[in-house]
Amino acid sequence: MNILDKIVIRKKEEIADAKALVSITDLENSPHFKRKPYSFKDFLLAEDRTGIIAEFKRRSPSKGLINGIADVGEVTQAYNAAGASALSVLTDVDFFGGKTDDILAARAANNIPILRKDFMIDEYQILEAKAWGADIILLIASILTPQQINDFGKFAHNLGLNVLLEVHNHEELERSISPHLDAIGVNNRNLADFTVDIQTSFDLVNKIPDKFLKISESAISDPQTIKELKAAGFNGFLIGENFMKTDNPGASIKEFVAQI
Ligand SMILES: O=C(O)c1ccccc1NCC(=O)[C@H](O)[C@H](O)COP(=O)(O)O
Repeated sequence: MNILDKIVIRKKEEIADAKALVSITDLENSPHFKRKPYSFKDFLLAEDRTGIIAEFKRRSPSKGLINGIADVGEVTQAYNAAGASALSVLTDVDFFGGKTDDILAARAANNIPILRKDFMIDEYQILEAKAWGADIILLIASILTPQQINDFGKFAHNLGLNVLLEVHNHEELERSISPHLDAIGVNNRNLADFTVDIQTSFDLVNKIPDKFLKISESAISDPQTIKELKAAGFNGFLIGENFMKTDNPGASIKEFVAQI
């Protein structure tokens, strides 16, 4: 059993617990639920933004503890001020040390798109994302069927949310394309064995239909890599650990952005 299998098993338990505690009506009555989500595309392509989707990530299965002291409001505001096009906030508790309050705090402090970064396997989580103030949801091809990707994408679009599909290889890309997607992310990290290779992005970029925003995800630590990914056709760059592993993630992104 790999880490994704373990995460999905735990996620099913978490969702059952959440459903018992918070009804769909309660989620729909959240003040954030009425808000029109920000357009991922507008912020990703804006001239005064960098294309960086800056992630708040306390820990991960591959790296263990990354940052146990950072404040989510402070860090995400600094990411925003440095020109991030969007924020990614992990809400998985057991494997990434995230929590619902993190996304609520990021929403309260920022007026740019926020990705609810989690392992989405149930429509209920999409309703949670909207209720917590997210603008974008992530659908990971390796844990979903093509039918689920289409149905969850449609469900999210009907709520006005933006949809980011994550793939790691050509086979996942081919089987997962749906009209209910806005962006396709190539994860440079193999989530089954944690190996990372930026070449994965370069290999897949031209296979992604041009109507989708193209995002390169994970293991980006050098401003030069951003220049090369942009030249190859990517619009967005999801970066977590490179900023979060420092004492001051806000200063770290500022220094990084000055070099791209
Ligand atoms: O990061 C992990 O160890 C991980 C393990 C299992 C499933 C997902 C995982 N990460 C999620 C991500 O995709 C990254 O948090 C995101 O792309 C940022 O990556 P990085 O810049 O390398 O922190």
